[in-house]
Amino acid sequence: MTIQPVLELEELTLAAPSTEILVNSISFSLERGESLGLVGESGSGKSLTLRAILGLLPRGVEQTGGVVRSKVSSAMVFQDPRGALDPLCPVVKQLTEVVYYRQRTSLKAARRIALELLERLGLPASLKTKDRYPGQLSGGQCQRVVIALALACKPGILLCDEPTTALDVTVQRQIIDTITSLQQELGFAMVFVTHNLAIAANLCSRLVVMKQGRIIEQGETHSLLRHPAEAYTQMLMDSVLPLPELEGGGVSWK
Ligand SMILES: Nc1ncnc2c1ncn2[C@@H]1O[C@H](COP(=O)(O)OP(=O)(O)OP(=O)(O)O)[C@@H](O)[C@H]1O
Repeated sequence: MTIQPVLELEELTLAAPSTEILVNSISFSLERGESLGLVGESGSGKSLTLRAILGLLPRGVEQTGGVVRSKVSSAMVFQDPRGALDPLCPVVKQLTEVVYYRQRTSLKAARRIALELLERLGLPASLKTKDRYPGQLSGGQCQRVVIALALACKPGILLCDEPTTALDVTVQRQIIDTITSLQQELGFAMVFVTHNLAIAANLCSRLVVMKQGRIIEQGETHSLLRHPAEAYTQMLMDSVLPLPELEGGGVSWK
């Protein structure tokens, strides 16, 4: 029996109206429950690729070729957690509204589900009795709320756009551990964008390496890191500090 991917990109090409090609004929697929890391230097086209999957290209960018096929819904966790939240609405209220509209429950049930989600994501229990505005939470707590908002949509694919870049290293690890355990529990597939190969190696079973809008190599994480075919991949590997606590040890390449 062949496994059907939940997402397929076939020769996807994105361009600005000036006909400048920003993402050039890229192809990859994602299987149910799989984690794929999209890595590459700044400006290589990672975020635009995620946005094309979500169907939400920024103004001034259009799909000029190829196709994105998806069998399940996607939700995105953005890089800047504060920017992704409404600063004028308390967080439990924000999450309750998303659950109410996306899961079509009663308001009372939506609030219960929202509070359960926030608890699962490690937010303080005091939110049950006293809701708080995003400005009253730390950056790490805001990012956990943003992940809860994405998961409230019950996505088949979670798209993560450098979700830990704005956070300090300890909080980065906590958020990554949280995402990993939620993925095991809920079974969503994930595309994780980062310029940090160590984070991608820790999280993802497969990597796609991008440079200047093109995929230059892709493959199973361990073998790609052991035998990178491209000097550019080696350069990305050399530019990150080894993380000795990486699980399994097999992804330590130094
Ligand atoms: N709205 C836009 N209009 C025109 N060009 C854009 C637009 N958004 C992004 N680009 C260009 O597309 C290219 C790819 O951008 P993208 O944001 O996907 O890169 P990235 O790999 O995610 O980089 P980073 O890691 O810095 O976020 C860049 O050259 C960028 O300048």
